[in-house]
Amino acid sequence: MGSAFPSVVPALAVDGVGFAYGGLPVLDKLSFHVAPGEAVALLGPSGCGKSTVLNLLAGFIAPDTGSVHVDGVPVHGPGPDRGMVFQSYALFDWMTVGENIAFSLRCAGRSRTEQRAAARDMAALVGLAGFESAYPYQLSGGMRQRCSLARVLAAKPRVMLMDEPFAAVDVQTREKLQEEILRIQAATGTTIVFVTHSIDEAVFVGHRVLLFGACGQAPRAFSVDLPAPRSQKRNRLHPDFLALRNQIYQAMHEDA
Ligand SMILES: Nc1ncnc2c1ncn2[C@@H]1O[C@H](COP(=O)(O)OP(=O)(O)OP(=O)(O)O)[C@@H](O)[C@H]1O
Repeated sequence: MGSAFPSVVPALAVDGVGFAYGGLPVLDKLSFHVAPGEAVALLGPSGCGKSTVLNLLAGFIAPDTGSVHVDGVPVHGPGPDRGMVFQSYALFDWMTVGENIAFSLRCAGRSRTEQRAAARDMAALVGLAGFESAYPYQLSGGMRQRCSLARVLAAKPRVMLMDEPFAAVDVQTREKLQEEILRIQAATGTTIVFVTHSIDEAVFVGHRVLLFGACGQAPRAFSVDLPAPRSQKRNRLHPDFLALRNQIYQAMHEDA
């Protein structure tokens, strides 16, 4: 799937997955693959199971039926190959930006020099250079989310699982962060699965959009063929962007 990506062992493979919370079925025979370095946006109405899919990929929950693989290896729980970015910033308030970013290296017993180098490099990558000694309360919402991103990136995950990561920031910051995530992805080659309620965000960030409908229905896939590198200025009003946005909008409302 995803024509821009050659067919290799998928970074993520969801095959025939069924999942229910107690008696409530949420996913039924769900299958999709994500290629290495691909960004896939999961879009759909509240309660259709998007976060559940992320939690299955993260290994926080296990499927009732079917399987989930990362790089061809079955998922049996969380692992350092997958990093999760949440809507809430999930930073340690008592640690500096640098300490937050380097937390995974500290847990892994890496030297202070390595921790400092990772903090410096990742802070620079997300546009927080010079803020390594600041505390989270001294940052804006957008900066805190950059710090969360840097903390996940410092662990060098193969896959980033992002659950509405920019929902809590203002529109301008959100658009900037969308560009940032694409820039970071191009620099690191990280595979991304990104949950959002926004069609524009899904089309701007995703190489592919999976549109979920009612619980248990197979999602519809839309390829996004926008010229790279994408930028808000160039792409937002591009006829291809608007056409795809309208196509997904209509599909969403056919389902409703
Ligand atoms: N821990 C849980 N226990 C029981 N039911 C749950 C649990 N988590 C989610 N659900 C239910 O599973 C369904 C799918 O939830 P999920 O959070 O995956 O949807 P979503 O598409 O991510 O929704 P939203 O866009 O609102 O975040 C919903 O009906 C929800 O109420």
